[in-house]
Amino acid sequence: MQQNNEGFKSGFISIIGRPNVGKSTFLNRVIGQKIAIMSDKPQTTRNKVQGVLTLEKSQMIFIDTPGIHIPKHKLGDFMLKVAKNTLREVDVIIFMVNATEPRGKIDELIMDMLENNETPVFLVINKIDQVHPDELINIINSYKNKYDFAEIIPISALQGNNVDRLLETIQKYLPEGPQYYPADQVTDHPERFIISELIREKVLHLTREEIPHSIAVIIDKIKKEEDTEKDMIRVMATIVVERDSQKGIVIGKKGALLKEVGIRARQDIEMLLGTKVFLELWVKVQKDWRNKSAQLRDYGFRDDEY
Ligand SMILES: Nc1nc2c(ncn2[C@@H]2O[C@H](COP(=O)(O)OP(=O)(O)OP(=O)(O)O)[C@@H](O)[C@H]2O)c(=O)[nH]1
Repeated sequence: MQQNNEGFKSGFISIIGRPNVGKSTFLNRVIGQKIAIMSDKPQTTRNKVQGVLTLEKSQMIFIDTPGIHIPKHKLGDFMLKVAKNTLREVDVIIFMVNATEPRGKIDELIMDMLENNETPVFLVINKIDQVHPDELINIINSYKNKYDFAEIIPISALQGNNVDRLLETIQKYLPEGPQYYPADQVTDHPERFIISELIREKVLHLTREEIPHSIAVIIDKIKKEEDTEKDMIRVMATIVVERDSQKGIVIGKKGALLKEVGIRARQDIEMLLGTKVFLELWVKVQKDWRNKSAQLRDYGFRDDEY
């Protein structure tokens, strides 16, 4: 850890934006490791994920807020609360929008939420690879009229255009401060959470539109196998769905889908842990779990931490 802070800058950056604008894609590009989960489906990011980028003269700690949306049930309220609380404790807020979609209700909600916030807010227009450059000025104006942004930066998180400029600009806004994390540490999230998200991602990808984002994955146990010759880690996890019919879909014909989830998740977990992994998956039906706060906590959604 760096002791002398002179000239070194560090701080926290929160990424906020409606579902699917590309927050996870951006984080993955910047941190260069699969820590936030990407999916074509909205709302795959539900917990606070930190990615740490250490450069020569700065350290940026990114906080990926859950997709903001108009609350329909308890999980929605929870996500909004997490997002709001996150915004209080950061040095820069990135408000990410999608260049291919017009300004919408949720964008209004976010900009209203940011009103009276002292933290500098950057408008980051993502997916510019999908629009003609001439359209950009109209997109910018449609947001600029509503909020006084500290910076406006168009990027393509997928292709990398202008991402360096965004990082340089963020660096300018950070206060002088210590290097909070060792340079090689990219996340302080427990491996459990990353593992559960890797499994969840595979279920969402393989079931396509049939399974809602409301599934949860609980890691029951992670233990080192002592009696095998090589290092091997046993991971036991339960996929929680809301209905019997969903259980059938997740398991698939003769267990084929669950088997494929297991194969793909195991490969990623082996990469993450750097050892052989034996993965056991179960599927459990827990009716209406989204509306039960106590159960939300059991599944790792904790609002008392923020
Ligand atoms: N063409 C293009 N597609 C992008 C870009 N950035 C992200 N995407 C795609 O947009 C989709 C959603 O990206 P994510 O990174 O999962 O979005 P997110 O904002 O993290 O979504 P939530 O987790 O739901 O909040 C994925 O299919 C990405 O590949 C971009 O710059 N250009």
